[in-house]
Amino acid sequence: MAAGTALLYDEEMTKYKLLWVDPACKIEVPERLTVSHEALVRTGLAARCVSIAVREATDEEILLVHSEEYLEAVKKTPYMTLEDLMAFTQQYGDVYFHPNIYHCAKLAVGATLQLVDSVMTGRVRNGIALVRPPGHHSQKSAASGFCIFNNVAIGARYAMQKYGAKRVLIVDWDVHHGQGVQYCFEDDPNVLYFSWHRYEHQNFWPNLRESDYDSVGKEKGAGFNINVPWNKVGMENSDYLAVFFHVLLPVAYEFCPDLVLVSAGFDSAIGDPEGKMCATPDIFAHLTHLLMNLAGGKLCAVLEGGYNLTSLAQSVCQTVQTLLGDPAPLPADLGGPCESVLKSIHCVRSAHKQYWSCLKYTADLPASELSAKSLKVAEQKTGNEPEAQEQRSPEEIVWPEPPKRLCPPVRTAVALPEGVACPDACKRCSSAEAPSSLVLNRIRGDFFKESEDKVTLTALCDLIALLERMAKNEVRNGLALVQDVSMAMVCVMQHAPTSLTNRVLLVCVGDGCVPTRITEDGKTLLVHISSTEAQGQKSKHCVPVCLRKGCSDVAGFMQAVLGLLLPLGYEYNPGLVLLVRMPGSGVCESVWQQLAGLLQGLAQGHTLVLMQENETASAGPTASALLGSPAPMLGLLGNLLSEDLEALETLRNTLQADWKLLQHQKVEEA
Ligand SMILES: COCC(O)(O)CCCCCNCCCN
Ligand SMILES: [Zn+2]
Repeated sequence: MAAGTALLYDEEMTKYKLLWVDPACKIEVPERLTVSHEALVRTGLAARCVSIAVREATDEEILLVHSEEYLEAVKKTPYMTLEDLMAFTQQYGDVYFHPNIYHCAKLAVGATLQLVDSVMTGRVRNGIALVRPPGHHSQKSAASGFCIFNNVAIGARYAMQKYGAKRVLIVDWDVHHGQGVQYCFEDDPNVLYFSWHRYEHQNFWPNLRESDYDSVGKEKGAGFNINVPWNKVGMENSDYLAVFFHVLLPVAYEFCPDLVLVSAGFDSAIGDPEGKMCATPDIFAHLTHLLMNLAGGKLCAVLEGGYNLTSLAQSVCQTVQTLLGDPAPLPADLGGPCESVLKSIHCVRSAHKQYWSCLKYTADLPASELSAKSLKVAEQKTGNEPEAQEQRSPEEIVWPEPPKRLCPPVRTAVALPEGVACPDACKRCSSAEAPSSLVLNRIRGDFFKESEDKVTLTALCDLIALLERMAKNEVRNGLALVQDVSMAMVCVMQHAPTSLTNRVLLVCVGDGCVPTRITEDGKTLLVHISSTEAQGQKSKHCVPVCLRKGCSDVAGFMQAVLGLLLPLGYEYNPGLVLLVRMPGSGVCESVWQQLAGLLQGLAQGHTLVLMQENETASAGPTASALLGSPAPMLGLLGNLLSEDLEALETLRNTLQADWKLLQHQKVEEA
């Protein structure tokens, strides 16, 4: 299993800049690279990465995307006078040339390809290339938007040609539309391009009609181009996560890529003069985490934009720290997507429902939205005051430093019955440090009136001891094989430190009943995925999900996780995630590992897995997920059972009144 995070950076790429006056280009400065790299060095993150040398791309590699005449023309720029450079630049938009930019553009492509090499060969698991000039706007025969060669598009073609990658996912979280990437792959079903971007109904650069949600790809590529337009500024963390949960992740898992490339532009962060958004740098920790179980963890992030030097550096650090496997920060006080984003999500899902089975049950667009004209007029007429921040200059906008993300010394502790081997790299939590006799007596009092079952009592004490170490941040997460998961659940809720259990996300997988006193204590959000219709009452904090084929239904299970469990979990923001595998759940191992991986984005990674002690075969795979190994790829997901999908849709529509992050479409008012 590949491990390690690559970091590619070379100060040579800082050695070009704007040589004349051009207001459109002055934000693209060399300091963008130096502040990013210096922040990684200062925080100690750079030292934890595997430094990979950059190189120049060859002509052949550049020609994977660009035309010969364009390459030949760019080759002449190093020898041009200032006047010639300005004249040469005139033919393109919002970009500038410099005698050294061709050299740097070859290094940016070369760095990207070195990153792809190191990930595809397994030398590292994932990585980031800090490059300039950026790439996602450049086209076959044109420079555009500070871009000379399309780094990520060349990287995708290179991965398919050299390594036989079948399906490449490109996630472009830069605040601008990477039209260059869209043009490159719009007829290619092997490259799924996803981009969100400031659009404002075509009023924002590059002002293209084809950047809207209805550009879904062409011919064989139909369905493989996803555009999410931001028609307002001031988008927040909730907006970004809503798009991940209700658009990108369901489709990405259905696509099942061999490689994930991220066009990592950080002008979508707060303080950026281009984006004018309000999402905070720590959101990139979550966006990165949510992509890290795709493609067996093979993720290459390539820098695109980002012009506020403070939020850029913070966002780069948040991204790298997550690539390195550190716990994500708490997703603090999330709400739901704003009205404008709800429309965009609904429009995108509607445009793509014919291509992706996970979107099949998207409600039709309300009539009001169908006539886009009225939509535009409506939005412009209301012309809600541009976000307050627009009045302030980008420099005046302030936001809190991202919270420190401490890494507990022990990643995974296990409480196992005698005779069960401790999985590699895990730390056994023995009852030697048994909890205080007070707790011991309370447990005994709770569960063992008369016949004291020494073995079970010891096992429960191990469990509580593990949780006490988790509460002290000595341990990040844990696995316990117990005799009776229901008893263990109750014991955890009753006796674990309240710092963990004052808000517990309880995820139960498989048939079986969950002790009602757990769901009535008001400290728990229960999501129970099983094959049986809910007997108990559905409530805001008790969410039964029924899969007719049971938990062995990979496609249905993943859609329930991505489109329901995760949004609930992020909005609930628990202090502990209690993941319980009910006896005979039938859940398949790799789906179980995906779930255990994805849930670690919550509660600063404080996940406790409870399983029946006879499931020793699953102890290894579960431990590897808890240790941060990427879950195996699920393969092409089978067809989703319509009735399950419909039931899921109904459940979300019912719950969205209480859980705003479930919102994903305007359900026509009855
Ligand atoms: C891959 O390039 C990264 C990028 O997407 O950030 C480039 C943005 C070009 C923005 C061009 N208009 C600037 C207008 C100045 N007010
Ligand atoms: Zn950008």
